[in-house]
Amino acid sequence: MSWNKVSFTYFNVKALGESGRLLLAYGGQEFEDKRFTSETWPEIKPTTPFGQAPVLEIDGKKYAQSLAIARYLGRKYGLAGATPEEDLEIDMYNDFVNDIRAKAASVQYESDEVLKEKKHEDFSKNVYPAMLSKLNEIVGQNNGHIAVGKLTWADFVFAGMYDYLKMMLRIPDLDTKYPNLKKVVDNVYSLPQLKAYLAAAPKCDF
Ligand SMILES: N[C@@H](CCC(=O)N[C@@H](CS)C(=O)NCC(=O)O)C(=O)O
Repeated sequence: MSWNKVSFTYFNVKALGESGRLLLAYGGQEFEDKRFTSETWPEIKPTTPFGQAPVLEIDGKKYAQSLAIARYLGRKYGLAGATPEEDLEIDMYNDFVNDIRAKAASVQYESDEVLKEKKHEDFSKNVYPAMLSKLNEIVGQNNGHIAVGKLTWADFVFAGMYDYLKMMLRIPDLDTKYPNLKKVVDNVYSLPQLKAYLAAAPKCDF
């Protein structure tokens, strides 16, 4: 099915939104890249399905949930599994990546500053190393990809949120400490299909 009008709405950061933008660019889909600020968000919030962003709008219909959007665009653009079992593996590893993100986010968005630092110290010692080593090992077994040994939509999710994750984990040498992770990012960001989008997109730290 071809679309007439597509837009993608998110804050002007990569975080949970960049995978959708990258996947649309990869698919050669023209889209309006709508980026809002914290000042304009309160106006937009009530117009979204769950009061959250990102939102993908296709011919007037709005879709939320970054991972559902990535999975859908992945299927559309040939970046899903070849069998139900491959899809299961992609989902499994993508969910694991999301578990890491959720752990780090539970620290990042902790409003009690003392608790936040305590949690960060605890996770840095007892949680992050095991999870990141495991992910590094998984990517090593998958030729520089998150799952099934080839490029899938899960690579776009991870690559899109890498800088965000790095900021929340507070591991400045993440690239060298777990070198396979950076390979996923490089494999996605060097895709020729993304060149024009990346040249035009605003530069964001995370
Ligand atoms: N599970 C959702 C989470 C979306 C989410 O937490 N979005 C945040 C930005 S990263 C948001 O909309 N925050 C503003 C708000 O909740 O008012 C997804 O993956 O899309």
